[in-house]
Amino acid sequence: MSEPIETCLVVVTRTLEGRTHLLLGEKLRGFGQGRMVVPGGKVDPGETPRRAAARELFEETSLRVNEADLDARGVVTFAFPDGGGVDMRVHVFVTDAAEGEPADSDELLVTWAPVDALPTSRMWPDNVHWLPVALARGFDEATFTYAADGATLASHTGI
Ligand SMILES: Nc1[nH]c(=O)nc2c1ncn2[C@H]1C[C@H](O)[C@@H](COP(=O)(O)OP(=O)(O)OP(=O)(O)O)O1
Repeated sequence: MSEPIETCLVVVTRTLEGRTHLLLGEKLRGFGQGRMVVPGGKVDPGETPRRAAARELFEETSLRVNEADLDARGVVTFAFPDGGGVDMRVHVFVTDAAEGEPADSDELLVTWAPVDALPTSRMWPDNVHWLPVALARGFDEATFTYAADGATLASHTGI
């Protein structure tokens, strides 16, 4: 596999009406367009994953977060050995300290989803595996390998 692209994802939690919610967004363009995704994106050259996470969260949702309030919960590799996507190495952060109200951007249509009723059929199939672990305690390194269609999860290790 060629060097994976360094990316980050930010899982923002907030209690709304007594229930824990996650911030998701319908992806409007790029890889995974049409899916409900966790905000995030590519780490720029010279940028730390943590810095990228705070920047991407703001760019995509208008929420602000101090870098120190981002909890690093693990690194996930998404691999597409038979095509259908570009391999990514994703730094996963969780925070309950994002400030402001989320707003739509040209990348995402944002929505709060109850953690116990996530729209899993519209999310990446790997999310049901790593999201609960990231929220509960974190993990070290995990890998999710996709089939040639770029959408069917073929196997996973590390979680
Ligand atoms: N299997 C998967 N599960 C998941 O939860 N997120 C995935 C994923 N595969 C890719 N991603 C995420 C990681 C990253 O946030 C995003 C990459 O999409 P893009 O290539 O459109 O990059 P960006 O949205 O960062 O675009 P730029 O604005 O050019 O950086 O998709």
